[in-house]
Amino acid sequence: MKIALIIENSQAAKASLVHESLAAVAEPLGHEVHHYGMYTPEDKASLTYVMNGLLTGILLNSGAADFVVTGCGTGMGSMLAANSMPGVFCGLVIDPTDAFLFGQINDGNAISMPYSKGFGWAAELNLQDVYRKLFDGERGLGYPKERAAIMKTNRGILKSLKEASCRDMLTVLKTVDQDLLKAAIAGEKFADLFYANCKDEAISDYLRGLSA
Ligand SMILES: O=C(CO)[C@H](O)[C@H](O)COP(=O)(O)O
Repeated sequence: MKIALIIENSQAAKASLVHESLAAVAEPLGHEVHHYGMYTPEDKASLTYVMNGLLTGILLNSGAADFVVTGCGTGMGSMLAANSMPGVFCGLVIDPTDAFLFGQINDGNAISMPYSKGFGWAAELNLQDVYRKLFDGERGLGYPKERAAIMKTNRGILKSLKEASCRDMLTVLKTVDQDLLKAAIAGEKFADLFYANCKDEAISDYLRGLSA
């Protein structure tokens, strides 16, 4: 699975810690980690939590990523912004139990974590335990297991509800504030990572056109 990491500006100083923790768990399990930044607080391209959400929508709807790991100070802003995108089901995950239950019950495609609130001593151990609960083994098996079928049904109903309430990603890209969109894809490694992995020609053509 391709896992994209997106870090918000207020938390950019922790980017290496988060990236190393994610790679240490996910890569030995056979996943690829694509770090879309930010990388340091001094980066020229700065991502707000709103841009994190928009970028999450781009990566998941284009197939450039299968799963997004993001966050902000509280985790709330990035979660809300991500969930405003079509096809994105982002959980607010604070601890390994959240990660396990989100994986087994909701089986979404993104998580948002708080990297400021409650982020103290041994925070990297919490991150690693969260990633292990999410990326080791199969998701969507239900908890408790005897509720698995009804949980799967409700995930499908939620997906249909989102399809009815959201516009498609290309329309979102064409109608959103174009400066916000340009800023969301301005990361120094965006072009290398995205265009090599994007599976949607219309989205990739539109985004290439913006930087032309
Ligand atoms: O947690 C957040 C949003 O939910 C933000 O990270 C927090 O509000 C910090 O943002 P700012 O850049 O305004 O200092």
